[in-house]
Amino acid sequence: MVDVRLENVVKEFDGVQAVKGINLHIKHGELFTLLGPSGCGKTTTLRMIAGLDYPTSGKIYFGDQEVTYLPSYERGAVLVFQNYALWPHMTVFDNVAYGLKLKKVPKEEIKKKVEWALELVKLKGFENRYPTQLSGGQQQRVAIARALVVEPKVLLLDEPLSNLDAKLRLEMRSEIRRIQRELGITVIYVTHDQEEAMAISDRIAVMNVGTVEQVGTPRDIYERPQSEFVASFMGKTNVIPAKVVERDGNKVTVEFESFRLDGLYYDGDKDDVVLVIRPERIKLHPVENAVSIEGTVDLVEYYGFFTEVVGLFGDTRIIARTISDREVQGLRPTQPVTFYINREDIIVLPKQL
Ligand SMILES: Nc1ncnc2c1ncn2[C@@H]1O[C@H](COP(=O)(O)OP(=O)(O)OP(=O)(O)O)[C@@H](O)[C@H]1O
Repeated sequence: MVDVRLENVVKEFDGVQAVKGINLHIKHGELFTLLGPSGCGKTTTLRMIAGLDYPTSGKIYFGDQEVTYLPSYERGAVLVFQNYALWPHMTVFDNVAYGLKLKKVPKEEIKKKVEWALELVKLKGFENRYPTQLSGGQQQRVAIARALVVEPKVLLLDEPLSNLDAKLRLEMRSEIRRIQRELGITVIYVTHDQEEAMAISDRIAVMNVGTVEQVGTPRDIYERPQSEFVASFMGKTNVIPAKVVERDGNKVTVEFESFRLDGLYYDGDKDDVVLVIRPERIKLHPVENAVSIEGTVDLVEYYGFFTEVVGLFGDTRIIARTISDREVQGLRPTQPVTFYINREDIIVLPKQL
């Protein structure tokens, strides 16, 4: 169990930077997720941590040891691939035992360790099956057992749930969390699914075109996004272009459409901004000291345990979400509606180009 540190890590492919000098500090025993859209450099970063690929420049440390150019097997990191990469001609037992056999571990000890790993992933009794005789979820468990049996310092998981159906994905997500907690092992997890990242992680690094935009707990990243990209990547949210028209220190007045909202916090210097407002923070009933905007109802959508009201404010659509049936009763498209928002629930960020 070790800390993992990346210092100014750059990776170029044919002169193009896929990873543009990133710094990360992953603490020991933490489940840390690299989250971002396709092509942002998550897998490349993970492969460099695994020792399957080396940086063009920068350094990687496991604890105090620099491992930047150490081969995979010498640094104690194991990567579980998206497609599991099990050997089809080997039984579950032999698949899991493989790494230990390579290390020439005595037979009796191999047996004990394989049993331990299979028990951990709840696959006791499956020793003699072949991968084709297993479900996708079971194959995933074998892949994880095979990684854990060599007792890695760091376990790396690259989109481990992407080949599973929705129900199994939820189940395996909790399983991975349980195993990580039980062993207290450092896990670095890659996904492009923000909900999965939120549910499973201690901390998340949100990546965008080869850079890290923000690192924080799921709550930090969701509630306090530091850039327009992070705000819009973390689930359904309102991102409203606006202009700063007055400043008084960190308090600003902004304008969008024909609305003026005053007393908002903003510490940037660009006047072109976006207002980030989570739908569940917008109220449909008067709130003291909140700003209010008047528009018309565009849509009312019932989702079961909540309802969304899409309001039209000039040409700007804004989504509000409520769990109160009473508040939306009788609301119909084209009717007037007022949205109330506490000033601290409006995050003002510089507009990204
Ligand atoms: N071996 C390679 N040769 C050339 N370019 C590469 C290579 N591997 C990755 N790239 C490029 O580097 C960039 C980052 O790729 P990477 O696979 O790390 O992204 P990712 O965030 O993991 O995306 P995905 O979720 O689609 O796997 C992409 O533009 C990709 O095309």
